[in-house]
Amino acid sequence: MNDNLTDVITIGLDLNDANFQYSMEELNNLVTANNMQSVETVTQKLDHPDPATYFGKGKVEFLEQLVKTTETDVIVANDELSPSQIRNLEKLTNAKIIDRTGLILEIFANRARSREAKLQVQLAKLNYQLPRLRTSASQRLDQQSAGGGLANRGAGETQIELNRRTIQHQINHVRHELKEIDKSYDTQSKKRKQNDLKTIALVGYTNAGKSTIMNQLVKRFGENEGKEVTVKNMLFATLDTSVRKIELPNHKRFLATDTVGFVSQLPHQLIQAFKSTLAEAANADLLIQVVDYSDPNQELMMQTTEATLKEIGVPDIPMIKVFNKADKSGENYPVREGNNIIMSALDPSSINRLVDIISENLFKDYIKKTYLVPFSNGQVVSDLNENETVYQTDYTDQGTVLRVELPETSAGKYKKYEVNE
Ligand SMILES: Nc1nc2c(ncn2[C@@H]2O[C@H](COP(=O)(O)OP(=O)(O)OP(=O)(O)O)[C@@H](O)[C@H]2O)c(=O)[nH]1
Ligand SMILES: [Mg+2]
Repeated sequence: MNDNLTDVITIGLDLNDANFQYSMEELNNLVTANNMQSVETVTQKLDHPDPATYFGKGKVEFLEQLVKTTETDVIVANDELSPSQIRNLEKLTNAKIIDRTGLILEIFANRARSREAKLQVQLAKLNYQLPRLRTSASQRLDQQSAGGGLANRGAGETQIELNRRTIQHQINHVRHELKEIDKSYDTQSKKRKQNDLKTIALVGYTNAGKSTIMNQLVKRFGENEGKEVTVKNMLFATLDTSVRKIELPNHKRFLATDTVGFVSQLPHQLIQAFKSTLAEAANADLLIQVVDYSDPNQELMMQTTEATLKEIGVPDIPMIKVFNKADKSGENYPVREGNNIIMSALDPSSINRLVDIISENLFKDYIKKTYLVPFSNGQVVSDLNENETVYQTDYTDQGTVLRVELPETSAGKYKKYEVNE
């Protein structure tokens, strides 16, 4: 066992859910992602969680013994527990209890790098703490009364209210800061819209390969080198949305957005806090759902992804499904099935096929036009070059002739330069 990792006991309730085994496996992965290792796993079959202690009485006693014999002082539960369940379990087992929500919040907090991601995680944590305040406050109360008897109780209660007010104040403060960041985000988004550039968003389960695909696109077709995003074999490698400009060999351009990965039971506090980051996906013209095709639980991962997209409020946007990591699953690749593809992000021909599918779907409404722009209107030529797909430019006595492909909606802007061929 690795000495740098904190030993924990993982526990879970099997409420007759077909996906129980998988969710326990995933809990172990989350534990590893948080620099901990599970030394024992304890599960129990029940119809519903015990409202006071989550597990039944006998199992709690067993846990207490296990904590002693394994000398482990942290227990990680597979569900979100109520504040009193946490308090009772802590008392009965003498171990610190972390529930699934708390665990995911910790991972996010450790991973957050940008100011925005940090604030978003902070907001989620504060919202998680607010209803749980009584736990820590009552602990303090216990300590106080141990020394001072009942005399301090009144002061203790005021303390809880003070804590609550402080947290509420912090929440407002963080919200305000996020709003400021959001404003500049909004302007960026609007600017992009004005440019008529189409946008794709890579979405899907954590560790599916979204950032890897993004990097392949950037490496081969990106406008700026060295703008690669982080790729790591760990859960939640990406916590910030990054947008990159892609130009295909046929001169068509679009923006690609890499987003935060999902996981089952993603805490709603996090979804709320990350809404604006994830909103980039909501503005996309095309979603690319990346699925780990080598994972036996891919169906469940797709369901979770689609449910989470709904929760964020992403409307019904056309979607391409990328069944990635086919190299690991021993399938043939690349194989196109309608608008979906079985492929490997590590394989250049797969990326080419993917780009074909993206291109076909993204530029459906494009039309071809020829414009003659007098030399005195240099700005129009730069606008066209900047924002549209110019595939041929000729210089004549009358001015610059540009053969352009562009969406019908933007063709109106250039109508007066249009010439028939
Ligand atoms: N064998 C194989 N590995 C892949 C493929 N695509 C990605 N990977 C690996 O899978 C791991 C996760 O890849 P990422 O691109 O970081 O995954 P992600 O979807 O961005 O994950 P999050 O940012 O956590 O949501 C990395 O170790 C990649 O090298 C693939 O097609 N085949
Ligand atoms: Mg990523």
